[in-house]
Amino acid sequence: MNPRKKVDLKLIIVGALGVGKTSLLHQYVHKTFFEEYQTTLGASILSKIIILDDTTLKLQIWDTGGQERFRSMVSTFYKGSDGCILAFDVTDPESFEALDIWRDDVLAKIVPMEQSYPMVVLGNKIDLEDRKVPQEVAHEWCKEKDMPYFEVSAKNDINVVQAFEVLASRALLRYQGIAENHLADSIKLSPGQPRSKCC
Ligand SMILES: Nc1nc2c(ncn2[C@@H]2O[C@H](COP(=O)(O)OP(=O)(O)OP(=O)(O)O)[C@@H](O)[C@H]2O)c(=O)[nH]1
Ligand SMILES: [Mg+2]
Repeated sequence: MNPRKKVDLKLIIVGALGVGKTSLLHQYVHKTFFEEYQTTLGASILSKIIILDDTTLKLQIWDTGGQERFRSMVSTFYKGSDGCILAFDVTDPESFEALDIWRDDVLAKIVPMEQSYPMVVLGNKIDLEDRKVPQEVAHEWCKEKDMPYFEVSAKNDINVVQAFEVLASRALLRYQGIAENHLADSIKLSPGQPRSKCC
């Protein structure tokens, strides 16, 4: 029997105040949605186990509060993450415009700063009538930055699973690439040259 491989991945979700980060996470992990707004103080973590191909993934997803006063504190949680969701609210143009800053902030904390760090963008609350960020504008911005874009609703559970799982599969690919590089490096470092015998 070939037991499945197990991989732990740390994912983070960031974005402006009230865009629906916590709601997206609760919809994904618990299949629940709450109308009342309770801002996230600092950060909290939810876990979910999923199976992708022949791998069991334990996702540890860090939900961060969008309040300015937590900004420098939550940015310390970005370190060591394997992927990131950038979230905005399609009815709130400022939350879309802020994505550049959120993205730069996350990339600055990823060591080494790399192009292949997986990020996906979620335009949330598409169930609401008063959309202000056109789909094409968001799409174009994501295309420029080479990030997948999903139009989602935490309330009506639209595209939520798809978005998280595209991020998880990209994070897994990157993780496997890093693991292979480590293996190749350790093979190079292991005794390639015959050692001179002593005594
Ligand atoms: N109509 C609608 N409302 C939503 C949706 N997602 C979230 N909300 C509402 O938006 C409000 C804010 O949602 P949260 O998930 O707390 O937002 P957040 O990004 O975690 O906010 P902070 O933790 O303060 O940064 C709540 O009242 C939610 O019920 C959605 O898809 N559609
Ligand atoms: Mg929150």
